Amino acid sequence: MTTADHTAPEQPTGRDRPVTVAVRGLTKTYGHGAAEVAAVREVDLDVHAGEVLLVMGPSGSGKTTLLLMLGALLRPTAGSIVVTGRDRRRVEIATTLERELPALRANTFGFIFQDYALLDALTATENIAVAANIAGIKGTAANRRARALLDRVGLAHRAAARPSQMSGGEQQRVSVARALANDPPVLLADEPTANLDASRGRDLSRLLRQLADEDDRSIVIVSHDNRLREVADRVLWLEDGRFKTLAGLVVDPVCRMQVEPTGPHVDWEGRTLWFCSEGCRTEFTADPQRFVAGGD
Ligand SMILES: Nc1ncnc2c1ncn2[C@@H]1O[C@H](COP(=O)(O)OP(=O)(O)OP(=O)(O)O)[C@@H](O)[C@H]1O
Repeated sequence: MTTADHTAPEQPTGRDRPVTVAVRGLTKTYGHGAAEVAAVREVDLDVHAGEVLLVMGPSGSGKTTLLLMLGALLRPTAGSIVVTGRDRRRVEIATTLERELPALRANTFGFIFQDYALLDALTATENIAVAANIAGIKGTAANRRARALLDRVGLAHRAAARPSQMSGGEQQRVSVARALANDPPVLLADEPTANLDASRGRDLSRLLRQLADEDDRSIVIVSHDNRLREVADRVLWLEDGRFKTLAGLVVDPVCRMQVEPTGPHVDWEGRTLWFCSEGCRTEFTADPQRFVAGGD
């Protein structure tokens, strides 16, 4: 496989928009001495307005660590992250004082999590209104905004439902609406489709694409889910805390992850199929037709 240095490989995005997030030399090291783990290593990255960027990579490659640093939820060990707000003001996150971080997050980022992270004591509207309150929108204006956002994600009719009364797809749409409460220039999503079935996962992917297009919002998604490729302008592959080029990678037919053609494999009907792990290989050999016929 072709390996690159720590710089995100430049792939054409078809977009010539301003840079919203500029990352340089971003590094995160956990622990010390023998327990030291270099989770993200000197990463450079530009994310453009209106761009959907998908970061993929094996488990433990640093995806969540990168996303947490981008969203000012985790301090980098080194490097810089400059975010341009809706008012065109540029803020360096890595050096922002701790006491200023909550306001920075509230004005700049919307977060979408794999497990939705909704409060079950509250209705869909109230979950979003609370986020609007944090962003400085109070009283009836917060409720109005919440209802408008529910409408936007196609859930106006579920305004009074609690999360436990909703499907996973509906809950994730509420969490997307909540992430929009502060009208952030940047949405950050950690495995947003992981708990959704195929069709709901696709619906959510398309919704994210639409939100990037209509509002000129930057969306950074970290995921293992190949369905998200359909809506991404760029796909970057993170491995051992660094971006690598995708050239030379192949798709594991079981988990659909991109893998190097160097590990577990089988020869099947005249071709070699590669897997991310022995587990995927075993699953494949037990029932090859299940994976080769009708795959995504
Ligand atoms: N709080 C922590 N303390 C120590 N090591 C950590 C911590 N968080 C993550 N790591 C380590 O940093 C590396 C990157 O972890 P990270 O969670 O960012 O990877 P990931 O690509 O998101 O993995 P996954 O796809 O499994 O979620 C891993 O080796 C992990 O064990």
